[in-house]
Amino acid sequence: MSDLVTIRNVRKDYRRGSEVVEVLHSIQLDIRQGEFVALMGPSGSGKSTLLNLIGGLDNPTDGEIRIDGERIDELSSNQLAHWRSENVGFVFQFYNLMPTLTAQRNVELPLLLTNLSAAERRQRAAVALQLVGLADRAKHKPNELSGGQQQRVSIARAIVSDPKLLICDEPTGDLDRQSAEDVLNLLNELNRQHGKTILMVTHDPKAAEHASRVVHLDKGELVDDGQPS
Ligand SMILES: Nc1ncnc2c1ncn2[C@@H]1O[C@H](COP(=O)(O)OP(=O)(O)OP(=O)(O)O)[C@@H](O)[C@H]1O
Repeated sequence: MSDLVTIRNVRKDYRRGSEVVEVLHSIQLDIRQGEFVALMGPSGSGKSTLLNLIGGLDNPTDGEIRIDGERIDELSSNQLAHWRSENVGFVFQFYNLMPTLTAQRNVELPLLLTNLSAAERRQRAAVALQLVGLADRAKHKPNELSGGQQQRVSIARAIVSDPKLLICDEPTGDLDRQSAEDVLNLLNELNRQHGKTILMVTHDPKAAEHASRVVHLDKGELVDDGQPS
């Protein structure tokens, strides 16, 4: 399998007032198509910062980020927004669903940026909800769903555009053990049966066991890279 993500000499600085803080130092990382990578490390080590760079939510201060051959660090913020909508699905710890919309409408949201007709949008969202096992909850609003179900809706929303890369920031951080296992098994299924490449930040060693590879960050540097223990 070929590399989907190639990161070379990536540095990220943040500015706090007059102070510049270097949060990521010369990161080198390759992720192959079809991998499920867990990114671990202490609080403040730079995990979310790295995830946001790979997902095109932010630009590095220096270095190269290539996704499927495309240099995303060279894109403007408008180009990056367009690139994200076609290439990356995001799953966050607190689901980020629109509270006034049904599960079905939440899943359709990313498709509003495409040229698909309303009927096609409905159809694709229905397929995505089916895939996460929530076809029977399509008309429910987020507050009528459990945390685990809300996270599965957010996963359906993340995959509805058929992105190459799924980026998950602590996807089980707000869930009980059983709901977390359900969500992780779903991610495994998307990885193994639907070929999605997954990058997941987690603090939970049990969650990391579901990945095929675990990468550790410490103080802005990659310190370990291997199989889950
Ligand atoms: N927008 C920002 N402006 C300034 N500093 C920031 C910004 N975002 C993050 N930082 C700093 O960068 C460092 C790394 O933050 P980051 O959120 O990437 O860490 P993390 O490993 O994901 O932590 P956690 O596990 O607690 O979520 C921290 O010291 C944080 O305070």
